[in-house]
Amino acid sequence: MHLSDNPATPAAATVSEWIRRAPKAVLHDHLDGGLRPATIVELAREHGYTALPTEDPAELAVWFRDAADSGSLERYLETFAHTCAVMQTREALQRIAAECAEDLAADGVVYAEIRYAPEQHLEGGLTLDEVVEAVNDGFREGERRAGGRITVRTLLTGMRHTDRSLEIAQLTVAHRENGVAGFDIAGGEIGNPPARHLPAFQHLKRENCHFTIHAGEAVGAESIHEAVQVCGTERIGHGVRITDDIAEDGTLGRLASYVRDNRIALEVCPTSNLQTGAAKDYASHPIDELRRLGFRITLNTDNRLVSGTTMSEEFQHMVDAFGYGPEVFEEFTVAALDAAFLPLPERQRLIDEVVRPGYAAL
Ligand SMILES: O=c1[nH]cnc2c1ncn2[C@@H]1O[C@H](CO)[C@@H](O)[C@H]1O
Ligand SMILES: [Zn+2]
Repeated sequence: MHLSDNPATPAAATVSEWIRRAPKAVLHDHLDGGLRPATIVELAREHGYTALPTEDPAELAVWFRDAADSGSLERYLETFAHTCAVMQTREALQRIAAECAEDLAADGVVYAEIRYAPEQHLEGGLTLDEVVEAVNDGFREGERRAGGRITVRTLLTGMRHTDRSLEIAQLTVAHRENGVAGFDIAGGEIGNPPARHLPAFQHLKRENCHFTIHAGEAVGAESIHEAVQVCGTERIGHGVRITDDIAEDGTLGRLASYVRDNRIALEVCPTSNLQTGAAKDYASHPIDELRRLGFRITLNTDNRLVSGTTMSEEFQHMVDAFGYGPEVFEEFTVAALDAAFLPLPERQRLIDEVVRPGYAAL
C-alpha cells in the first residue's frame, strides 16, 4: 500500500497530546531529509537553484512525500537532489542544522543523532572540515534556541556508491570531540554491499569509534549478516528484513539470534519502510513482532520531510496499529539511549533525569 492511498497518513495526521509531551530519542534522522520546506524555497531563490518542482512550501512538502512514495529505495533517494542542492554554503548548513534542532525539540525530542554525508555538500567550495564545522555550529545554536531541552550529536555518513568512506571515517575520528558521535553508510543498498567499505570500518574500530550501517532495508538477511559479522556494526539502520531469518512460528535463525542476543539495536523507521517497499503497511510492519521476540527496538523518522513524518507521528502510527501505550514508548526511548553513541554517564543522566520523570508525569 502506498501512503498516498491512505487518507490517514498526511503530515497533518492528528497526534494525541500525551504523545507530543512524551520525551523522545531519535537515532536515525537524516539532516538532508528533514529540511523545512519554506527554508528550501528561500535558499533556492537565494542561490539561484531553479529546478524545484514548486515554490509553494506546502505543495513542496506534499511533492516530497509523494515522490518518495514509490516502493523503491532508489527512487526515494532521488528526491534528495533537491535538498542537497540548497545545502552548499556555510550559512545554509548552519541554518538547516539549527532549524532541525528547534523542530525536534518542539516535537518533544530530548536526544537526537542526526546524520548526513559531508561529501554531498562540497559543490559551493567548502572543505569536508568546513561542512562539519558549519553543521556543528548550527546544532549548538539550535540547542541554545531550544533552551537546552535537546542534546544533538551527528553521525557522518559515507555514501555506499562512492569511494570516500575511509576519508569520511577519518573525518569522524578527527571531529569526535566536537559533537560528532559516529559514522554510518547510506545510499542504494542493491549492488553496494557494506563490506566494500571495510577499510573505513576497520579504521573506526582501531580508533575505538562508533558506527552504524544501513542494512536490511532493500536487501535481506545477507546484507545484515555482512554488516554485523564482516563489518562489525554496533547498530543496524532499519534491519527490518531480519525477519528473513525468523520462521513463521517465531523460531530465530542463527543470525537473528545473534542480533537479538547481543542487543544490537535496530533503528526502525516504519513510514520510510512503507515508502521504499520494505514493509506493506503499518499493521503488518515487523516492528511489533520483533519487539515481542525481544529485539532491541528503537523508533525513528529516517527523513522527516521526505517521509512526511515526525517522531510524534511515528508514535501515533504505532498506537493506531498496535495499541501501544506510554510504557512501550518509554521502552523505545530508553532502548535508544542505551544504544546511543554517547558516553554512559550522559545517557544515564538523560534516562534518569529526563525520560523516566517525563513518562511518570504523562
Ligand atoms: O533510508 C535510507 N536508506 C539509505 N540511504 C538513505 C536513506 N535515507 C537517506 N539516505 C541517504 O543518505 C544520504 C545522507 O543523509 C542522503 O542524501 C540519502 O541519499
Ligand atoms: Zn536512513
